[in-house]
Amino acid sequence: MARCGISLTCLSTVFLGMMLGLSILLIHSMLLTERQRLEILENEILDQQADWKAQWEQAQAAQKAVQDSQASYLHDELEKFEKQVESELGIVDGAPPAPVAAAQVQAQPAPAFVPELAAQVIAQAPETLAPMVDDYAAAAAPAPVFAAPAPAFEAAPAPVFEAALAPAYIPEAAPAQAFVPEAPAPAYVPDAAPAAPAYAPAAPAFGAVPAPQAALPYGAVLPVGAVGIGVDGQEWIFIKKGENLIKILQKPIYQIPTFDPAPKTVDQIMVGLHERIKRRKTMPKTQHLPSFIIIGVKKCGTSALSRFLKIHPDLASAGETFFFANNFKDGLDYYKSKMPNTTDDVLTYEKTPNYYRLPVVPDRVRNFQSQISKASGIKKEVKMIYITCDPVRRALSDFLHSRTNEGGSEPAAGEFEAFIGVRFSKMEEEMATIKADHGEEWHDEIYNMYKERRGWFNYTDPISNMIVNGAYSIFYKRWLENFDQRQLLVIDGTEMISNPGAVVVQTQQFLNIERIIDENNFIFDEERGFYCYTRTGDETKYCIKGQNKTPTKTLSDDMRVRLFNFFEPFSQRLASDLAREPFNWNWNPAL
Ligand SMILES: Nc1ncnc2c1ncn2[C@@H]1O[C@H](COP(=O)(O)OS(=O)(=O)O)[C@@H](OP(=O)(O)O)[C@H]1O
Repeated sequence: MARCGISLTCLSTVFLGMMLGLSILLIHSMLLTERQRLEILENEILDQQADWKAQWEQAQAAQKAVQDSQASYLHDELEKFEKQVESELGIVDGAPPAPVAAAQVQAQPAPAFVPELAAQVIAQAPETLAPMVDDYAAAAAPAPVFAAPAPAFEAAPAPVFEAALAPAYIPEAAPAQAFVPEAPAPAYVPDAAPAAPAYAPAAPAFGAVPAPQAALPYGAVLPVGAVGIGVDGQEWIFIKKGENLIKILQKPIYQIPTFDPAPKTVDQIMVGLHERIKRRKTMPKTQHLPSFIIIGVKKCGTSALSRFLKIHPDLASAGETFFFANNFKDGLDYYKSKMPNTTDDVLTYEKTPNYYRLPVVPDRVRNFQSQISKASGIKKEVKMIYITCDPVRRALSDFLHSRTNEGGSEPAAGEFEAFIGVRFSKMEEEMATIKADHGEEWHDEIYNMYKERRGWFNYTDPISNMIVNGAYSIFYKRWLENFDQRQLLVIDGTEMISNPGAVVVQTQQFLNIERIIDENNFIFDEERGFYCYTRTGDETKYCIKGQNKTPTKTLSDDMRVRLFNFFEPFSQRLASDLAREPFNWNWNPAL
């Protein structure tokens, strides 16, 4: 020992041993500190979540109380306002208006005339009221709104509904900050939430439940440095920081609300509408490129949704443009020329039901997004609405629609089965072969067929086309490759039939606009078999006028089951990609 004590080698060994021990201690303590830090962070997140949940529950209770008392009040208030507008226009209780002396008209201040409101009033009795209002416009002081042909008149909603749109919701209003595409989606950035302005009071009128689509799918990777929370179904929760999974919890956790939990009262809504009307009277109107697009699916209720949204004062529809499908090469000026004239604070949208399935369209929309971002110097995010529905019903509806649209009479029972029969049998066989050859990868193989426009997707065969259009997961994948999931809202179109109010509420939430239309605004029409729009507290129905009466749907049991089996794997795949419950698509015309 004594000799070892003086040996240099021994000294070095002892020293190195000590250093190693110290290093281990140091690393251990660093790891402990890091673990504590992560635990603190996680607890903070959980606390914050609990707070949000409590706020959300409070908001829900308050909202319910307000809603219970507001329906009739809202109706009265809106009627009062209508009367005020009518009196400004010289219209008394819907009776043909008394002639207005030119001198009197001249004397009136120009802003008293609101062309958009006038359009709504005219829509109720176009023949008697339009000439009078035209006279008034001609006699009025040269208010700028009349300098050019007032677009609001062209856009009068008469063709949309059998009756005029409810004046209550008419106008043309929208809070300037209603749509903030460039804002980061707060749902994905929980650690930024406590202080983020996105949570400051300013959001939708009624606290809304965060859409499940906004949740991150299991396995999502967040940008380095971000902390996120995702739900897979109802139970699996994970929290990630950068690339590192911190913890997987197995208890429900509430997603961060992206709304102001304080609900607005009817008075606040009314004041908001009045203010918008006034403000917009002084604002110039121009054409704006769309902020969101209804991309399909054909025959899943795209028209109904588009028309219901058109009632919202903060939205303006350009109808169907087919721009990204047919006219992309004509450029953005052409696209803009298809848009309605609106003030800056209104969101424009268009719907083209076949966008969803054309492989070139997502890429073009992304290109469009880059162009508008570049032009404005701000990162813009276009939003897309994808309405899916029972694919069996959809295929039949597509067939019936094309038949009656081609001027044919309503097809007899069995015609659909005969039309698709041979080709569909072949598709069933091909599907079985793909599954046998590719196993778990069957979806990828069909996706490749789609990207390369092979087989069912070469779009020269109308039968496979009609069927494969219901393979929604294939098309959705393409959109997801081009856009962040938060930019896409997937709606179950069968709900457009059973509960359109819920769908419109969900859509307003997705668009981050005030919740003005809800379940109270829909009333079932037995004869049509569809819900129609109605004003709050009113029984009048405003139904959607179809181009054709919906033909009767009949389908043999055998074909129904075969089609269901063909579509079901795609439907399940879509549900799993969206981290939601399976779709309840088991339509049966006999029930
Ligand atoms: N409220 C309401 N009123 C009328 N129609 C409604 C409504 N909600 C959903 N639907 C369903 O919409 C189907 C037509 O879908 P689209 O508008 O997407 O068709 S199209 O692609 O624009 O031709 C249409 O299909 P058919 O039933 O075959 O006519 C309806 O099922």
